[in-house]
Amino acid sequence: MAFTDDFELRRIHPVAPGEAGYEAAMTWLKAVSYGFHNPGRSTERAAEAMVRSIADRTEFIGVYRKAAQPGFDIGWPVATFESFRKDLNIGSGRMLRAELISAVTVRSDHRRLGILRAMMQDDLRRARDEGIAVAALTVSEGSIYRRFGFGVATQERSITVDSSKGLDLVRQTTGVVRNVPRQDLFELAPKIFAEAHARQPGSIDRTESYRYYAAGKMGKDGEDKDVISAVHYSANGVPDGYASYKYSGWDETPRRLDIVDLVAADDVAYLELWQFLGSVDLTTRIVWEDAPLVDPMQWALADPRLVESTRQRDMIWLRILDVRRAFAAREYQADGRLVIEVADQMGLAGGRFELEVRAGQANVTELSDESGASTEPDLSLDIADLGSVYLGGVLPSSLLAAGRIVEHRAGAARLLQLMLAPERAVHCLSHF
Ligand SMILES: CC(=O)SCCNC(=O)CCNC(=O)[C@H](O)C(C)(C)COP(=O)(O)OP(=O)(O)OC[C@H]1O[C@@H](n2cnc3c(N)ncnc32)[C@H](O)[C@@H]1OP(=O)(O)O
Repeated sequence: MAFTDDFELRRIHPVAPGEAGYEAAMTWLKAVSYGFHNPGRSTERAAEAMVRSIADRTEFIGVYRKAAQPGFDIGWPVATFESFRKDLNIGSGRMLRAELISAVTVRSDHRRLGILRAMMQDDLRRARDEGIAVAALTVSEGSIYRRFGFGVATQERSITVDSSKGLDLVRQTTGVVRNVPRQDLFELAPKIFAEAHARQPGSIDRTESYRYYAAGKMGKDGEDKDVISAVHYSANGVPDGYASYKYSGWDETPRRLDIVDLVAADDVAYLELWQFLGSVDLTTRIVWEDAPLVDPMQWALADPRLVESTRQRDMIWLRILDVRRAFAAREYQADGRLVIEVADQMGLAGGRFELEVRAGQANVTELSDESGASTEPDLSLDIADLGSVYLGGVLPSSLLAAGRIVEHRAGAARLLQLMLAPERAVHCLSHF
């Protein structure tokens, strides 16, 4: 059974109640939960998700059966996929619009018919044709998305910090942290995040859902009354960081603070928030599931072994859709010239490219078949690996050692590495 014979792909827009298409969009939202093996999403929760999707300008993509079948509701999509566009910080404060993909599900009774491939092909091609130079996603399984040209570009880890004796950090305290009503973060969190996003290479602008998490509005039944919030104020009294967290409960051993969200507009606010979390009574551990791999907090501690790293994993997978645009947009830390041969199984962005960097700015030229043939490449790699090294979070030397980058001129991978070096450790603060 081929995808094209039996199914059709439709794009649906999230809309407000009463508007045309509301029922179809609600059904789509419930189908996403069903696809993630959670069939019980209530109408109320789906309606809340709709409000957030409207704010994020998300497009819902559904695959539907063309003909009715016994025991099957033809109004239900057999597969879901969503995409929306937000800015990716590509270093030096520069932003690049990215196609973000999420909510990918194919019903268990329709799997391995090429439905994911059809949705992915349609969306990536459309984004590329509309001038979007990169796409990004986070994955449920590591073995699926490389075939579509995505490579791991940022990583994260879970940490458990031993706060039984407080946290002894190098910095002198200059600001102050105050507990605030969690609802205050609904307005404040996006403002502080915007500042953090502007200075963090690898950061992707956040979906609406984060302000709901930070303000304790994403509990199973709506409100999450266990969320406790604190805001950092600078020496001038300006709010420049926040932490939302939950208490594990008296019966847990050891008693923990579980971080829901932690964002700071600058390094001082970040460290002082940690110092505050470490000072909270009746707790001896702080757990953060979404911690950066390279964390200034750990370097600021008198004893770095207080941080136990429990799970390191891939986070953002990046897919270059337009090599010329993506590489012209970046700033570079070293000058030089490289000819790069890029393979792309999907036929979206491959080719031979000349990257010439002077004074940190690149001139990127796609070499035509005629001119390319006479210009030998310095490096060859797959589009997925180009996505991995693009932000500077994965070193070309690692991919050279892994056999994923092939060097035709000695030192070419090292030059690419110097060119792409980020100004601070690459990290993405936002899942989607
Ligand atoms: C970005 C996100 O949203 S991540 C969340 C992903 N969703 C889930 O994990 C929910 C549960 N799983 C599913 O819904 C489905 O099984 C999906 C979406 C993972 C795959 O959908 P399908 O329609 O079965 O995939 P499709 O038939 O198009 O397969 C495309 C290719 O991926 C491969 N593939 C699909 N699923 C997997 C897998 N779990 N592991 C390894 N390879 C896979 C197929 O073999 C095929 O390879 P090929 O084209 O190179 O021969």
